[in-house]
Amino acid sequence: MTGLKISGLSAGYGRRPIVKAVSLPALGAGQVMALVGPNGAGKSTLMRAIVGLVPATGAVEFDGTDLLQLRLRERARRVAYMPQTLPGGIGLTVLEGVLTALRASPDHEGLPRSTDARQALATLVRFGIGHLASERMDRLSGGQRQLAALAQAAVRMPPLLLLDEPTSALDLAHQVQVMRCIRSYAEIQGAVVVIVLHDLELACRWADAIAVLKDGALAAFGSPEQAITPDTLRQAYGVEARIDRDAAGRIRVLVEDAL
Ligand SMILES: Nc1ncnc2c1ncn2[C@@H]1O[C@H](COP(=O)(O)OP(=O)(O)OP(=O)(O)O)[C@@H](O)[C@H]1O
Repeated sequence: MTGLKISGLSAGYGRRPIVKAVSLPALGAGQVMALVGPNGAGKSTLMRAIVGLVPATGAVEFDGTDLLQLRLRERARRVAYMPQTLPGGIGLTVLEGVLTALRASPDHEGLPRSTDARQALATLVRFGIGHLASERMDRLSGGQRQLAALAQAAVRMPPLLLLDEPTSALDLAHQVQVMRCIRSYAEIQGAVVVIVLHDLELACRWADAIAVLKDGALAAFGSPEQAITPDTLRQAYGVEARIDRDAAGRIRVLVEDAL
């Protein structure tokens, strides 16, 4: 099988289970899945489990290999993860930070290549921050730092890219730009991208599939139309909501009230 398939994934901290036997149908190469759900549902924990930062059981098959059975170094060849909480930044420039991420990847084997700087700069340009190449990471705004972190995760072009709330600090134009970049990244690289989002309209507009997590379990999964329904929103978020479409046919989520 090519792509990502999660079966019975459970993970937690110490004895406390957080992610509870989550199974997701296969996502094919080139697909983007949004992972949504209320605060504390376990979205970040699920991502951390896939990359090996939290102990996990079950199976996370990617291109036919169970990632959970791989050593971390082997896992890191296939998957890159952008965490929700970004490091404060050190005295590196944005370009140096992205270069460092590229050279730290297992595929790179620590041997700088003459094309590295070009690859790093191209990634910055792709995410619209080429002009920040020589800015210091620790002097960036919150949104700029988020874009730089995204470039750090994407620079080595992993076939599986996990992004934890990459748009939470971005203005409206950058949100759209980043989602467009992520879509084209998935399509051009034939990669699978999993992206945690709180903005359900953004998720509906840009994702092929949406998984809704509630209390560590899967509350809904499917196309945006299938996954984001008044019932799901009531069950997962405890809100009454209407789902409409605007003139362009995009899904609009109108929250009436909290239950
Ligand atoms: N390092 C940790 N040690 C112990 N418990 C943790 C740790 N990190 C998260 N948790 C707990 O796991 C649960 C799920 O947290 P997680 O960050 O996975 O949720 P989330 O769905 O990503 O939430 P949010 O939307 O608020 O970012 C929460 O109850 C949280 O308190």
